Amino acid sequence: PYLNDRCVYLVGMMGSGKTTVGKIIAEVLGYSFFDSDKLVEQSVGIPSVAEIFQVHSEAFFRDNESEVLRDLSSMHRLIVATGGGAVIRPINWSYMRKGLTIWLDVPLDALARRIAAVGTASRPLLHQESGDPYAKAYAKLTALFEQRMDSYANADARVSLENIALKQGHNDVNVLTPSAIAIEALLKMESFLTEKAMVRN
Ligand SMILES: Nc1ncnc2c1ncn2[C@@H]1O[C@H](COP(=O)(O)OP(=O)(O)O)[C@@H](O)[C@H]1O
Ligand SMILES: O=C(O)C1=C[C@@H](OP(=O)(O)O)[C@@H](O)[C@H](O)C1
Ligand SMILES: [Mg+2]
Repeated sequence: PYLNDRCVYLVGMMGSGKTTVGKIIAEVLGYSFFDSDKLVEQSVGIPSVAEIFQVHSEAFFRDNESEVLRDLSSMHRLIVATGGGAVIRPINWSYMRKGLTIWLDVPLDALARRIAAVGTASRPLLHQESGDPYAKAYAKLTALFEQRMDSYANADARVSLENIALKQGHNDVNVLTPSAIAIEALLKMESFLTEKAMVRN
């Protein structure tokens, strides 16, 4: 009830599970799910983010991403999976701050492993013509995370896969299912909202 129909924005690096985990959270809460990448594709009329980068530019994609987030911010009861780079523009925070922001914090080696498994074709910032996909993805993700980590830390709550694994007695984050991560995200949302309510009362 503390959520009070506000939107929830999932932020985090590429491959952190925003889209996968976001759909589960939406189902549990009875909220609608939107993926900002998909909405940008629809609004631009180009079927993939990779093609939008190619035909236009990253800046064009970012402008459209901001417009999508602005439009979503006037709505209610949505779970929004943002693109990994949405956090770098302060204007996007002014939209996302109308709701609750959750950072899915996943170790870089796990991200590189997931991305190497599905391929980099749909993620233009990681796409490489040659070389070992894991090593290339890991190097690029490390550089991007350096630039972005302070921005991710602006989120209201952080869901750390390392912490969930520790709590469950595992030493490998790769065993954590999207459902287990969604449950932890819901618990973190609840703690953030109830603590805020206690401060107010
Ligand atoms: N907990 C998980 N364990 C293993 N693979 C996962 C997990 N969560 C997501 N994935 C996989 O990782 C890839 C990236 O997930 P996705 O939800 O698209 O991330 P994002 O939207 O943050 O880029 C997908 O192939 C997805 O199936
Ligand atoms: O990190 C980024 O800058 C990006 C992440 C992608 O979304 P996912 O985080 O869903 O992969 C997509 O928005 C675009 O390729 C740029
Ligand atoms: Mg996604």
